[in-house]
Amino acid sequence: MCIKLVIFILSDSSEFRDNLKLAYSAAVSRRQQFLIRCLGGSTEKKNFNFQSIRMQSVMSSGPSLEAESVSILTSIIPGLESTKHKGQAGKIAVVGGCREYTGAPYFSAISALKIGADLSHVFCTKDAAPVIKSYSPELIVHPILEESYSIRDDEKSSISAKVIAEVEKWMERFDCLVVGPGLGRDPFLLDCVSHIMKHARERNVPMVIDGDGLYLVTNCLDLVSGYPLAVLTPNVNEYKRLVQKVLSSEVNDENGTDQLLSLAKGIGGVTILRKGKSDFVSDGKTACAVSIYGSPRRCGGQGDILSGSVAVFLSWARQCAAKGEVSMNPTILGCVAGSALLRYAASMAFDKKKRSTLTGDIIECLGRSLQEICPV
Ligand SMILES: NC(=O)C1=CN([C@@H]2O[C@H](COP(=O)(O)OP(=O)(O)OC[C@H]3O[C@@H](n4cnc5c(N)ncnc54)[C@H](O)[C@@H]3O)[C@@H](O)[C@H]2O)[C@@H](O)CC1
Ligand SMILES: Nc1ncnc2c1ncn2[C@@H]1O[C@H](COP(=O)(O)OP(=O)(O)OP(=O)(O)O)[C@@H](O)[C@H]1O
Ligand SMILES: [Mg+2]
Repeated sequence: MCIKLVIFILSDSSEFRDNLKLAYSAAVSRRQQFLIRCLGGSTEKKNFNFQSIRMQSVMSSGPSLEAESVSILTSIIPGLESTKHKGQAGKIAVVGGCREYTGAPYFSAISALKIGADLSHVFCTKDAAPVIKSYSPELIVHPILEESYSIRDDEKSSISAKVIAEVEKWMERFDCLVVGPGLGRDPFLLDCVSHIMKHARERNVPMVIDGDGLYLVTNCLDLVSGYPLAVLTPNVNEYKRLVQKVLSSEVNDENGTDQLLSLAKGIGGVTILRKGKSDFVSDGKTACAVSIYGSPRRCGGQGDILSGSVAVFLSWARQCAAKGEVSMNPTILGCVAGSALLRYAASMAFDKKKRSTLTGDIIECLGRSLQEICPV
């Protein structure tokens, strides 16, 4: 991998790039451009982010992730070996999907499968389940959650116990939960989900918290506080709410790295992936950035792809850590790999679809992106 990276540093000259265009196929060329971007070099496509340099310079022990996101991806992706059985490449569960939102849990769960997980479950409301099932027969959909409107007050405690028992049955089988995509904000439903999170935590199941899961967690920080296997993936609004709640201040981009470090530390060492023009990742001890150029389209659902991706990569990184193959915090590795892959796939989809690029188009590019980054 080191040799390849050196080659691509050299390739950051226009003369060399011209030669590359002649010499390589479109797929190989795309991969090189990706690597150049990862190394902080410029390509005709744009877009070097200076903030990421600043961030790297203030990191004490963190790696230069702009240069290493590709090697992180390739080092944690497991081989496809004939000796393996179903499940070993990962079993992911998404807790989300309600009357309003059926796309978000689907995007998250299907992305996990397309990246290479073996099984992907969705725990959603009864209304959402047939819709999500109809998007894909690949997903295992559990129609178990309930919203207040569909139940009577006197049923609440028995239904709550049933929901928790049902999820608990499956819990040990999961390598990671994604909590929140399209979950909605119904108080009864969120209360059930907070119990599910407590059970996951007791069993040391990692959790990626996104969307309405972040709304829940921001209002009840104890759910994740001090849990090192929790990853929060806030967008701009979700981040603002977290900063206000935890640090009692406003978002300060002048000092963004320090604030992110303080936030992660303030929640007891959870890992935070702050999404935006660059994705910034911190576990309270170290901080890093992924600034690979993605796509200028901001269609809804890209964060959902990211949550499913981080869940898979985090599971794989934990497997590598258990074998002593990596030394960095697996939650950080999972975030960096998920962010890098999403951005690469978004860029590929945008090349093809331009203004009409939608989340489904990006999902369709996940497989080819992986193939170009880490061929099988
Ligand atoms: N197809 C679907 O089912 C989708 C459902 N989603 C779900 O929708 C629920 C709410 O998520 P939201 O992301 O809307 O919640 P937010 O609290 O982030 O957004 C609320 C409002 O802020 C605006 N906003 C979002 N990003 C912004 C930005 N970068 N700058 C300025 N304003 C911004 C949005 O347009 C929205 O009006 C979640 O459960 C989420 O998972 C989203 O994931 C998108 C796709
Ligand atoms: N301004 C930007 N420039 C480049 N990439 C961006 C920008 N904003 C977001 N992204 C990318 O899009 C991904 C999703 O971030 P976004 O802020 O859209 O999440 P979200 O609002 O939670 O999405 P969703 O609609 O799925 O809920 C991030 O990982 C990031 O890589
Ligand atoms: Mg979101």
